[in-house]
Amino acid sequence: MMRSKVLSLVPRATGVCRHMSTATKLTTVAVDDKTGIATLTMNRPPVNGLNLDLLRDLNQSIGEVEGNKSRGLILTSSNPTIFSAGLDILEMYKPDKDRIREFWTALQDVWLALYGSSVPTAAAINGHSPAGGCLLATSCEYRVMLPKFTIGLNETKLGIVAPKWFMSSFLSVLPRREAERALNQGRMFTTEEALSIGLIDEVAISKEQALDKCAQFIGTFAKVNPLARSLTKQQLRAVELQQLENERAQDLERFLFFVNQPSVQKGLGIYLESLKKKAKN
Ligand SMILES: CCCCC/C=C\C/C=C\CCC/C=C/C(=O)SCCNC(=O)CCNC(=O)[C@H](O)C(C)(C)COP(=O)(O)OP(=O)(O)OC[C@H]1O[C@@H](n2cnc3c(N)ncnc32)[C@H](O)[C@@H]1OP(=O)(O)O
Repeated sequence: MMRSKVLSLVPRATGVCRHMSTATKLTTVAVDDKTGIATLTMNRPPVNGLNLDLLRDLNQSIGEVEGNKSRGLILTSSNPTIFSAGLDILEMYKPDKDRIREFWTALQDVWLALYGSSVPTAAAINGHSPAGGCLLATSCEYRVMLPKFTIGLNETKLGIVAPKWFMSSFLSVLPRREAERALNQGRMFTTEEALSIGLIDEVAISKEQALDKCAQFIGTFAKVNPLARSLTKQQLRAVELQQLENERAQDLERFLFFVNQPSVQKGLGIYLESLKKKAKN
């Protein structure tokens, strides 16, 4: 039986809640009583764009899964065709100067929490997964994807640059040569291509099957000592995690400097327009 808990969206005490949307449930966590595995579902229509509110929610949900003794975490989406469209470009285009700082800080928090999670993690990628969506998926230890979707870090195509820690997640999955080429090209891979280079681990024919396969992966740790497993994972990921912890402030300033360049703003504006035009047609 599933014990489902919808998280309350109470602003964090330290956060500025000016832009918090509290009416919508942006993530849900459901723990399977039998397996003890938590499924964290993103639910921000229309495309699970990672804005400040969704990032804060994700961080809170990952924290909850860490705290509730779940045996593993599966990340997925309530949208039938989109896992996540990546960062919400509206947060970066003509940004509010205080909010954009909170936005990037929240993104750093989510990556540190997910990449550094002590429980086994898997992504059931039930839709397109560009850029920030790919970051979330590659921060997990295992990926199962549905056919006919795309995944990748397409930043260079948008005239922006994936930060070092985006690259770390990518490099933890792909051989360096593949990762370098894909990053430079801003390449999006189809499900089949992603499987063949190892960007994903398995293909499933339905979301249900993807969730099952993720649960099976997490089940492979059933007979492994949980503390030994978690300390091993954390040691393996420590260098990348520590690097961002040490450079958080510089990383934020680098992002702000870069994103506020007139040429970057112009490019983001054009890209947003093209997305809107495409949506209308
Ligand atoms: C030199 C040292 C530098 C150091 C580096 C420092 C800093 C680096 C600076 C910046 C780094 C930022 C890293 C960025 C990461 C990102 O994630 S950027 C986002 C990238 N995402 C995308 O490119 C995806 C764009 N979207 C799509 O391709 C498609 O929408 C889709 C996800 C495939 C879904 O397609 P479909 O189902 O057909 O839906 P529509 O295209 O019709 O979209 C529906 C509406 O949603 C809007 N939308 C889509 N994606 C986004 C988005 N990412 N942000 C905001 N809004 C989005 C779309 O405009 C539609 O809106 P309307 O209905 O028209 O209002």
